[in-house]
Amino acid sequence: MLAHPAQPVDKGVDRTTRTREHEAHVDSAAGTGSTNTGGSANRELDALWPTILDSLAPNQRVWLATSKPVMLAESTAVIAVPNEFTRTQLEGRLRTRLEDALSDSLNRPIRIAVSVDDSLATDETNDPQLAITADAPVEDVEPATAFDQAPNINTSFNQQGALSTNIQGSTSLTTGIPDSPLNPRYTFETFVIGSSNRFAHAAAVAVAEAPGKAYNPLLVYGDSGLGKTHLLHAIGHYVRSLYTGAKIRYVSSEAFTNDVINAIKDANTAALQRRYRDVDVLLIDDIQFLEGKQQTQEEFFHTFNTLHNANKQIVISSDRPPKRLTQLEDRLRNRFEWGLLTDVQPPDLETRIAILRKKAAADRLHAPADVLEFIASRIQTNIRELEGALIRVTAFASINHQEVDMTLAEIVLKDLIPEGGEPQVTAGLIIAQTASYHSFSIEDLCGPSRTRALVTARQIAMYLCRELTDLSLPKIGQQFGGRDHTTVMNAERRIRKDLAERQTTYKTVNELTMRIKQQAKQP
Ligand SMILES: Nc1ncnc2c1ncn2[C@@H]1O[C@H](COP(=O)(O)OP(=O)(O)OP(=O)(O)O)[C@@H](O)[C@H]1O
Repeated sequence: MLAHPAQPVDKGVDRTTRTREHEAHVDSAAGTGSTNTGGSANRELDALWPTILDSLAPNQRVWLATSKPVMLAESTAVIAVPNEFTRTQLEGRLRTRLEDALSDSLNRPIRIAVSVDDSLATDETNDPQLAITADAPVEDVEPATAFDQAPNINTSFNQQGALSTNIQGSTSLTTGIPDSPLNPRYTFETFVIGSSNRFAHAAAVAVAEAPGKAYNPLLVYGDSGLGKTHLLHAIGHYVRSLYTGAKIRYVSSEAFTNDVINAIKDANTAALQRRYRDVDVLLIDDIQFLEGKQQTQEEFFHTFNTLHNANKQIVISSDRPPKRLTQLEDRLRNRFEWGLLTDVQPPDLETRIAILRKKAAADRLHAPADVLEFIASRIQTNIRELEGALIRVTAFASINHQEVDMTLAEIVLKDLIPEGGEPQVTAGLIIAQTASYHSFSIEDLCGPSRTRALVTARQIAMYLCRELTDLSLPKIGQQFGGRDHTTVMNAERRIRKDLAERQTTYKTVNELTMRIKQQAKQP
């Protein structure tokens, strides 16, 4: 059983203590960022930096002319820039480009955190707008999103849960806690609103605009692939853009469980508690995974109470409403109902078409309207599958050097959606079929070897698990010898890219999909 401090009677005393802890944490994070440039990871980032700059368009590069890579901490690259204005550009317009370039070079998902370092300023950097107009055409810069344009209010949360002017100084990290990455694709901008999710979306926006005040907790529930994770990340991004310095932690319930187990193993519950209780917004995904896990529930109960008492925002997602989380303690289920419950439903046809349109535009996938409508009419319940079908259709056209048209779409979808409905596909089946297709053993496929052929086969199996099952990233990682969820994310990204570029990858993925679905239909 974990030891927990008694809930404070005098909240004022507790808040004072927490404020000091909070400041110490911020100081040490900033200190590390500005002084620790040693270590192999940091040297790797230094060495990589010129190549990253080269991969950008000239008028994007200009924003980074006086920037400096500071450190690489796990999946976060910290970049120092000379002024607030440049920081806004990096965190808005350039973020995706930069993160993609870093992720590609390091072969794992990387996000950036931007700090301001006055000592980097030169006369020119005082007016970066001049620099940008003097260079390549502005179209090369990604269009600004609404969030790029959101006012940088330059406020942060104090420990009383109220907003206050940010007094952390110009060298503090401003994008939250480094090891809590948010998917840059999951923003409110990219979220399509329809009758199936309108209320959930509105509640999410309200919570992000007034964290800890509007609804606390906010609980979003609904079936797999309907946008719950997307909404949680979007809240995180939006809070981050509105409140500089806000500490946002996104965690899947599985990762939270693992952290609790490790804290018990290492007898280090203080670090665990700091990690989850010293935040302004906690976004916890797929809470149903806490069912039946007593110690994790106990820890979460206290985390919840601490955050709620301090007016910190809690956002929860679940595949069911709390009443149906029967293996969860009553006291937790009750608390989940304190705030606002909202569901997401399968999208109607119009929304599905709009999602495909947006996806096609974002990923520059060319598909005519009738094809988008056809895909949307065939895949009705899971948005992840809907996106997967669009990727398959456009990838098939790309590797065969064909235009995307109805004939082509029909062929691809016929393979993807077998007659007689969707069979139930398991990770075990995918792993077995992928291993046998490549003449590997299951042990090899899930084992530690990193030979090129094995890595590719493993990544394909992970991609198929993502596409054909409802398993979350950490769950998929577990199926492959306990690998981290970021490895699965990386595999998904890599195969998705290869599908459109490599004929062999497309053929393998297609052939395996058919075999797996056929096998799944066997009685
Ligand atoms: N309304 C929407 N607009 C645009 N994209 C959406 C929308 N809803 C879902 N998506 C996309 O569908 C995919 C699946 O969504 P997401 O992972 O958020 O689902 P989920 O409900 O969390 O699923 P699970 O319970 O399996 O974790 C993501 O790529 C997401 O961006």
